[in-house]
Amino acid sequence: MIRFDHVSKRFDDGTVAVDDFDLEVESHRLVVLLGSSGCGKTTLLRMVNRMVEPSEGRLLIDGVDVATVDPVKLRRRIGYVMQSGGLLPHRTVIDNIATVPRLSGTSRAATRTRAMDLLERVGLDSSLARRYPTQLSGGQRQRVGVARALAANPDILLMDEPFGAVDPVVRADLQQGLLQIQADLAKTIVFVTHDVDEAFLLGDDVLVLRRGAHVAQRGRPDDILLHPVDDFVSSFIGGDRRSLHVERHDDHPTVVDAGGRLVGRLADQPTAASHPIVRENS
Ligand SMILES: Nc1ncnc2c1ncn2[C@@H]1O[C@H](COP(=O)(O)OP(=O)(O)OP(=O)(O)O)[C@@H](O)[C@H]1O
Repeated sequence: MIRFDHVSKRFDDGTVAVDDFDLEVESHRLVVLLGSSGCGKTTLLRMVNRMVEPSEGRLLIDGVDVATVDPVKLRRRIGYVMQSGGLLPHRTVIDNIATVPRLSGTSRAATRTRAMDLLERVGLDSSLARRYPTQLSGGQRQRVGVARALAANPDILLMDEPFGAVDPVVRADLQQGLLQIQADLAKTIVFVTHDVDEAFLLGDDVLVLRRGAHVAQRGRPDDILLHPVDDFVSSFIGGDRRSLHVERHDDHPTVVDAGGRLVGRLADQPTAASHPIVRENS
C-alpha cells in the first residue's frame, strides 16, 4: 500500500506544487491521477520514489516512511515509466530492460531470460532485442519502457503520461496492453495523465486534480462521468459537451458520448469489485 500522508511540496522558488495531499492506494490497485498541466501530478509521483522530497508530510510504502529508505534501493524496487521512455540510447533493448536486475545482482543468464519474457509480455518481437532505442518506433520504445519498469518485478509501478507521445491507434494498443499486464500481474500502479478518456479507460479509481494537487473528485469513472461534483469537474471531463450517458454493450454497462462513441466500460473491472470508492470534495 502507498500512503500519501498529508504531503506538500514547496519548491525553492516558492512554487507550491502540492498542497496537503492525502491518499491511500491499496495494493494491487490501479489509481489514476488526472489533471491539467502543472497541477502537481508529476511531483506527486516523484515523491513516491524520492526523486522529489516532500516539504511536509510523509510517504509510506507498506507502512514504512520512504524517507528512511536509501533512495537508490527504493528506486530499484519501484518501476517508473516516463513519457519519453527514458531508455539509455547507447544500450540495446535487451540491455535496457536488464539494467536494473543486473545492478541488483541477478545473474546475466537469468536476467536475459527474464528480459526476453518481458519483451513478449509487452507485445514485442524477440528480433528487436538487439536494436538500439533510436531504431524503434515511439510505441515500441514505450513498450520497452514498460518492460524495463517490470524487469525487477516491482510491486509498484509509477507511470507518468507513458502513452502521451504516440498516435491514438498505438496509444489504444498500449492501453489495452497495460490492462492485460494488470490483469495478469496485479501491480500497485499510480498512473498520471491529462487525458480524460485514458483515465476512465484504465482507472477503476480516478482522482481529478486541481492546481496544487487538490482533489476535486475521486471515484469510479462512471461515478465521475455521471455525477461530477461541480462545474470544474464537469468542464474538465467535458461531460456537458459530450452528453455522456450509460448504455449496455456486450452486456456491460458502458459510457457512451453524444456521437455514440464508447468512452469507457464501467464497474466490473476485476480489482474494483471488492473496494467501494468514496467521493471526496475539496
Ligand atoms: N523543480 C521545480 N522547481 C520549481 N517549480 C517546479 C519544479 N518542478 C515543478 N514545478 C512546478 O510545480 C507545479 C507542478 O508541476 P508538475 O510537474 O508536478 O505538474 P504536472 O501536473 O505533472 O504537469 P505536466 O502534466 O505539465 O507534467 C508547476 O507549477 C511546475 O512549474
